Amino acid sequence: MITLDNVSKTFTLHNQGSAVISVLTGVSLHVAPGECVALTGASGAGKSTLMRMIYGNYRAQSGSIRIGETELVNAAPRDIIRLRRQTLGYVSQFLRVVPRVATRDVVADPLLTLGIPAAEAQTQADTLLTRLNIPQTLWSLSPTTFSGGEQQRVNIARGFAHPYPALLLDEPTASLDPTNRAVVLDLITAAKARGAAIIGIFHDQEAREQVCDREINVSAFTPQVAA
Ligand SMILES: Nc1ncnc2c1ncn2[C@@H]1O[C@H](COP(=O)(O)OP(=O)(O)OP(=O)(O)O)[C@@H](O)[C@H]1O
Repeated sequence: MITLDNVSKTFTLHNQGSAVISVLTGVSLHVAPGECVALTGASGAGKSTLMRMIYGNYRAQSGSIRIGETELVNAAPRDIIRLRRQTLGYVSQFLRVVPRVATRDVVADPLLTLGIPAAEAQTQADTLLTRLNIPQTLWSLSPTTFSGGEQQRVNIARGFAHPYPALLLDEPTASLDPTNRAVVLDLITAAKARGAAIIGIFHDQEAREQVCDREINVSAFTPQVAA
């Protein structure tokens, strides 16, 4: 479902004399439907950079990134938008939302964009918000003032509202108490059971061991180590 072949990434630092730094080289990996793979490696190894390339936020210098039928390297913006709507979900560590939009609508939004009827989208949003223990009194409020853990749970509800065939998870349990952490691990397990291919960064080692089938150490693709 997710296949990378010989992917490399450099950054050009325009504010520092156009210095070019090579961050990743020769990244090849495959994640099958129903599989959850953890990206590991030291701080600065390139885990977030790799996730951002797979989501299409950063463009790879070379190689191939395939998500289902879509080739992401050099894809047109509209193809990346379509991929994100239908196929590739992303739960980032921090919630970024348009101010003043109600929590319930933040969660239902990806479903509405897909053309799912409003009532059905709201029901699904309510189910996830309930499951993730967001008090009903907060549903009509914007999540911008919520606590870190509440924001993270809203983000998770949004990311799991649609059954994406592929999912990227950046520290999905980072700010959570044990009860909500267990809910998130159950959601990940259920997503795997329905066939989602998942790549995640989990500093929470127990969580990683519980839901991930294998680990890929990104340090193997950092140029200094690979050379
Ligand atoms: N936008 C950018 N411009 C320039 N350099 C960048 C950019 N993003 C990341 N880097 C560099 O790429 C390298 C990898 O960073 P990245 O954030 O991917 O590491 P990481 O493995 O996710 O680290 P951590 O575990 O600390 O979050 C670092 O040396 C970082 O400075």
